[in-house]
Amino acid sequence: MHTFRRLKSRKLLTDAFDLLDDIMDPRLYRGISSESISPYYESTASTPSLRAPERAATPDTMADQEGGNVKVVVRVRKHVKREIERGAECLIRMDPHTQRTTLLVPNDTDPANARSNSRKIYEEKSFTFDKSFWSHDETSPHYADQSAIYRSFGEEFLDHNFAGYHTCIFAYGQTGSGKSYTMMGTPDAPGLIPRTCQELFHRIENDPTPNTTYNVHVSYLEIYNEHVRDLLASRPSSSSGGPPKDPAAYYLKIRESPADGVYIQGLTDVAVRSYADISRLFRIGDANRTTAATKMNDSSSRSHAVFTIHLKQIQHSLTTDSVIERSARMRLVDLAGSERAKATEATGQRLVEGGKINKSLTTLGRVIAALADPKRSAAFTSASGKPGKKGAETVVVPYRDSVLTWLLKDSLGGNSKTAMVACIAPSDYDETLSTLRYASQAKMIRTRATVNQDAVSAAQRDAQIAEMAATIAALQTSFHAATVARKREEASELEEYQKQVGRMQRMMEESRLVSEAKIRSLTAEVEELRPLCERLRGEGEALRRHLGLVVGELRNPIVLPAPRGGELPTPEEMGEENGEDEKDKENAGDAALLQDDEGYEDDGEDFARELHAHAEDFLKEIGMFRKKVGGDYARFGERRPNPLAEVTVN
Ligand SMILES: Nc1ncnc2c1ncn2[C@@H]1O[C@H](COP(=O)(O)OP(=O)(O)OP(=O)(O)O)[C@@H](O)[C@H]1O
Repeated sequence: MHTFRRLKSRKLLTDAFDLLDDIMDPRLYRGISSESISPYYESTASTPSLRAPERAATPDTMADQEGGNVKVVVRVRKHVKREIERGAECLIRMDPHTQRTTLLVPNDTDPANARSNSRKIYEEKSFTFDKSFWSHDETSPHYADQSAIYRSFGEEFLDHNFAGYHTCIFAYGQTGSGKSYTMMGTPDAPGLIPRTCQELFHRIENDPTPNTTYNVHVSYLEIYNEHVRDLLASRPSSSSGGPPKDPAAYYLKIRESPADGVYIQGLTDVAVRSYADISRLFRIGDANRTTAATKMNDSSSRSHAVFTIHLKQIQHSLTTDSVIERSARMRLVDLAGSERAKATEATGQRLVEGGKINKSLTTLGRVIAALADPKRSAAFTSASGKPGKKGAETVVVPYRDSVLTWLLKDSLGGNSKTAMVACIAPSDYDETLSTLRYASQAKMIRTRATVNQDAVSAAQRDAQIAEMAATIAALQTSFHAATVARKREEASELEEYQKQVGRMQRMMEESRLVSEAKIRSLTAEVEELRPLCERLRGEGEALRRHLGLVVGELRNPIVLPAPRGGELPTPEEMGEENGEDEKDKENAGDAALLQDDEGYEDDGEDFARELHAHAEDFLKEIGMFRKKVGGDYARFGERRPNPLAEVTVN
């Protein structure tokens, strides 16, 4: 009887608490700003670390949590300056009761949606989502501010993390539709990521159970032009202080292993102890993120940003001396916006970025389509509740076609509870229709979230610790052995090096000695040749002089008259003859002599030329010899004067 009363009163209490929860839920009050009811950091959830073990342990709740569709919410932002200036109309209607979002047919006044220039058919389209957030008009009673977004599903997802589930929230939408505003927000209106982190530490700090230890790690990366970049690592800069010439220097590799799934090799993973630690990392990461002004957005994200929080809870039970470890990973993704080059008027680098962004978003669309395929869904909801292998095989999911989908593989189709925030601009028919269709398809995806929990008894833990200690000892031993071996290796390398240096020195000394000997023998040879050279030079001079005389004599010969009757003529006779026929004879004799003289001259010049050629050859030989001796001097580095330098030959 006593037990029955106790159970009944516990049931009554639970009902009363549920009723109180409903009454206190600000979302049920229209016209009252949710912000005014509760500041964003005040959670309505009880400390999950207390209730999570109960949830995880209850079989029926487990069954409920294992399978689940991707949660899809849509948010429409208010008009921005550019839209107000062009007098854009709002094409979105949202029904807060049915969560229905309707896209209206634009009129022809807005040039961005002008129908007159297009043959497209514009129709009113309606979609129903898990939640439709009206953030267009602040004066509306249904206005959803940043706090309302967080409380609606951010808080619920944090509950899942404390329960040991991996989660992922990603914002999708065209450029300038409000993704970064929703995910990161501004200092005055923080978005989902800072609110989640603040609430995380709020819960940890207010956990009344002393036996739970929390371990929080965060990483922040961006996927830019299909490359992974660590946003928390200091980037190598060029010598001038600007961005490095080779940005590939800080691209990270994406890997996959059976134990860890998809992961980024070498990504900075920072342990954080408070919200202040995290907000410092936000500042570093946001400063490193690639953004640029485009025509559609003054600060457009040119990359997909992925902020990941790893939460580990280690609960130690004093009564059973056992340990429960629960690990959860929260992925908060701010995707780059889809964009049309015509609308953004992008050129150059912006155009390349836009192309890569669109390509990866198209792959994300194909992955979503494959995951949402009814054949695949049927396979996952087979009678056993387990994924049917046959069905899964028939649908190929192209995860590996882009870095984004490969990285989000687990979040999209695996062990994760996932939500998509579809952000829409209020006055862009085409882009909004495309986003709503995308979101509508994502609603059909089923993931297979499981609690990531390990229960370890004291004995098992002791065994694990002993095993780890043995591994560490073995590692230390092998490290020590490796160090000793390394040192030995280094010593033998040094010895070998010294040997080589000695060998080289010896060889240099030997070649120096050889050179000296060569120089000595060449000098002696030159000294020996010097008199010969002198003599030859003298002979050359004499020959030249002789030749000059011979040529001169031949040119101006001394002519003697021929003796008559064998006697020499008297001077008188010579004079008479000269006086009488002087002119004629002289002329005749001159002509004859000239004839002969010409013959002499030819012979003499030939002879002179021959002599000259000999002399030239001789000079050449001496010149070559001098060069050779000079070359040897240069080669052997001897600085003594070249003995042949002074031997000059004309
Ligand atoms: N709900 C909102 N309330 C008020 N202003 C908003 C809201 N959503 C977006 N904005 C404003 O709209 C502009 C564009 O938003 P945001 O930068 O978040 O777009 P985005 O989708 O991230 O764009 P991109 O893909 O180009 O990075 C910003 O000036 C932002 O402050």
